[in-house]
Amino acid sequence: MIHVNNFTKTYHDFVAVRNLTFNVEAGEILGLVGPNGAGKTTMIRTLSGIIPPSSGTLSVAGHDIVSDAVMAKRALGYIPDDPRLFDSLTVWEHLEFIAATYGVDHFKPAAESLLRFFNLEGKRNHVVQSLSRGMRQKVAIACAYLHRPDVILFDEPLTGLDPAGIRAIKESMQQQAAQGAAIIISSHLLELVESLCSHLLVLHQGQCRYFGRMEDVLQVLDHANGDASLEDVFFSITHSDNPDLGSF
Ligand SMILES: Nc1ncnc2c1ncn2[C@@H]1O[C@H](COP(=O)(O)OP(=O)(O)OP(=O)(O)O)[C@@H](O)[C@H]1O
Repeated sequence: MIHVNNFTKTYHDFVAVRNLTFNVEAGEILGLVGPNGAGKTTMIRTLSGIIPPSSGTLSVAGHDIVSDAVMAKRALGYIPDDPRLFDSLTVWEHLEFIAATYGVDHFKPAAESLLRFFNLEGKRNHVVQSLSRGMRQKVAIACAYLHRPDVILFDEPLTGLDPAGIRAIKESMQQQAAQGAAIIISSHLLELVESLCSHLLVLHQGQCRYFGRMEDVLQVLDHANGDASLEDVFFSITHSDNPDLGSF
């Protein structure tokens, strides 16, 4: 569903991501982790078609994100770390706008159910400018789900959410994956990634240090430590001077 092959991104002469290759299939949730500046947002923004790759190929639901950009974007839901909404539109108008843009017929039942799920019914006629940070995040996620995308990209999805919001969004991600979406979650919250993701990609200084199944990476360290967590894995990969550690 998501295919990234030999992807490199440079900003002027700085290489932010180098030769990255990975796939995410339908129903899988990939956790994208790495220290500040590792290249996570660059990866997500390129896959969502916001910035162009310098080299390599990236495709979404069979559509190349450069040569078939419109179809790729139709198949995508993207939730940036700082949700960009239209301040003077209400919550409901956002859903209407997304339905019209993506040509979603009979969108009202799905929109109503998203409002209920994210506890936004009481805010449906409020302009989003008047909403809290967490509520805006939930509106952005509801909009991203409305057109039933095959691929969903989250950049730090839980910022500003209360415990009920966190639970709702985690549950919604699992539901989307169960319905066949391929999902990438970029986050510094390792517990979130460990509890939710089927696969893991660790980026460090723009390079892939591990890509594979979550249970496999935890098992490798488990043999050494007895009770490894993703946090142990993260530090052993990203704080190691050994360039081969990431290959496991
Ligand atoms: N527009 C830009 N121009 C120049 N350099 C950039 C630009 N955007 C990002 N970079 C650089 O590319 C590298 C990767 O940045 P990126 O934002 O992708 O990292 P990240 O893993 O998302 O970091 P964080 O966890 O802090 O959000 C950093 O060194 C950053 O300074």
